[in-house]
Amino acid sequence: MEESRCNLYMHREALAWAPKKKRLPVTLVTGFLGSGKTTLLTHILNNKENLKIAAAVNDFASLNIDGQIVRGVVGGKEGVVELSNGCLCCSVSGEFRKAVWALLQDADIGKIDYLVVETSGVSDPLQTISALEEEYGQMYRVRLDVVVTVVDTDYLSSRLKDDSLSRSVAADSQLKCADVVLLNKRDLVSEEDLEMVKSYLSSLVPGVSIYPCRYGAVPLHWILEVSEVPKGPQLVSHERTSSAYTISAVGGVKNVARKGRDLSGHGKNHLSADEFQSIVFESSSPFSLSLFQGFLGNGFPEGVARMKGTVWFSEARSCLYSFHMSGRNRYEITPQETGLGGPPKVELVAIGKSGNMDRVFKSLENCVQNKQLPSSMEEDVKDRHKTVCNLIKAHDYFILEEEEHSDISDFSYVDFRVSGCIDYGVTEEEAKGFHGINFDKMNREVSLRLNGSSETVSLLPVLLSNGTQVLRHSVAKGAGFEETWRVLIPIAEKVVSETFKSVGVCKCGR
Ligand SMILES: Nc1nc2c(ncn2[C@@H]2O[C@H](COP(=O)(O)OP(=O)(O)OP(=O)(O)O)[C@@H](O)[C@H]2O)c(=O)[nH]1
Repeated sequence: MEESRCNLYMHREALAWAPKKKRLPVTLVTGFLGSGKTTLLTHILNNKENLKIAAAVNDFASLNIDGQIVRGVVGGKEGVVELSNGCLCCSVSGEFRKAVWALLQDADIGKIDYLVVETSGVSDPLQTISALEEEYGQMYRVRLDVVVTVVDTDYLSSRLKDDSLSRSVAADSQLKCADVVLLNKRDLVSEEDLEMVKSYLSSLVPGVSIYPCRYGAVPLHWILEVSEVPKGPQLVSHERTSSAYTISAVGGVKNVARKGRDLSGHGKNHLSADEFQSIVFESSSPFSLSLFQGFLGNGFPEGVARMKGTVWFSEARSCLYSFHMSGRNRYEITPQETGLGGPPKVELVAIGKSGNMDRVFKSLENCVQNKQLPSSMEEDVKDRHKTVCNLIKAHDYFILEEEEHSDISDFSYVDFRVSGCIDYGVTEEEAKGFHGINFDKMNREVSLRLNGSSETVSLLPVLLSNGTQVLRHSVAKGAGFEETWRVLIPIAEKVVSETFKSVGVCKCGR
């Protein structure tokens, strides 16, 4: 005890005499599971201009999906620290200190000048904030400038109206620690709900800066302690200046309100209070699309707060998909741009209430395609295929994309796309040529909105070998085509009318 005190004393003395080095500014990004923290970090890294930003990414699960995404954005491991399998505030706090210490050495040689730390969605940020504000040890040259809390505005507004939606100890603390709150997913809420959330937050966290946004797209000087360098007069030069931002020399402007807030009583036992647990599911065999669509539909298990990772389907073997479930059971299924790098696989993290997660693992195991269709079922499958095709053909908005069916597995799904041309009285060539309609983009938008509709239905966007963007759905009983179809019609109509704005009046008079 005496010896450690003496060391601390000597350490402080050494610091007092050492030449002053620059302190590394830090923004801490926190927010509940799936609120959009990694999306914000991606936005920061894609728009950092002259700033040399390092990112530390904490994931509660042993597989760091967010770290993988961020590495993809920066094109490697340089400047990315991954802290997995626990919370920054608890089990990985030692690792975090070491990582920050190593980054300080990089800062000294000018390799980085700002650090953005993303906590896991179940972290209570208070202990991390205290660590980043320590004035001794491995953190003494760090300067915590801003705590940004990202909020899933859709989920919070629903929770404020519906007590049965779960409330988390960590999420409450994340809000109370904030200097800046980003009301993300602005696109999913009405003006009234947005105002309700704003007034709730203003009374919960007085003085906090609140900014609504979509996909974390905010100017960096709102969330980092930087100023924009005024651009030169447009008429003289339209070239970009080499510096877009300057880093504040002293910091401390954006966290004034937080510093005056009483944060005592937070940061304790948040994991046992919230009872969260994570599982990692991996498979080198693909999922069956019908079983996965069934799982997302009727079979989606209770108590899952978040799922994310990579999925791969036997009905679309040439592509890997990123999968997210966040907020009020909103899904995102998007093709991965990098394509099939290594051997294809399914790799998913699920986070939810402890007690439920074994069942989730079992359900995912059941989605793996490991059985051949018995030949006695072949006629049934062909009948279902025909029924679903007739449903699609009967609707003017859609075009069935029938490919050659070489074996029975090709009858297990349908490919179709939204067109809308018949209603607007134009051919696809006219729509493309004269009106600039991009059908592929329109169909991707339809799948994005349907999957994100919180209606537990799903469509797989598939790019056919002839370059046509289609929507794929299983026809198997239990995969829920009829339910998807019901949700799809109004979404398709809306997207078509938005896309065809320039074409003029629809034949139906709308
Ligand atoms: N509709 C909509 N979706 C969004 C928005 N921002 C993010 N998302 C989606 O929300 C899901 C979760 O986003 P992430 O950025 O991974 O969330 P996160 O907070 O990092 O998640 P965890 O680290 O697991 O807690 C993804 O499917 C995003 O594409 C938004 O503004 N609007």
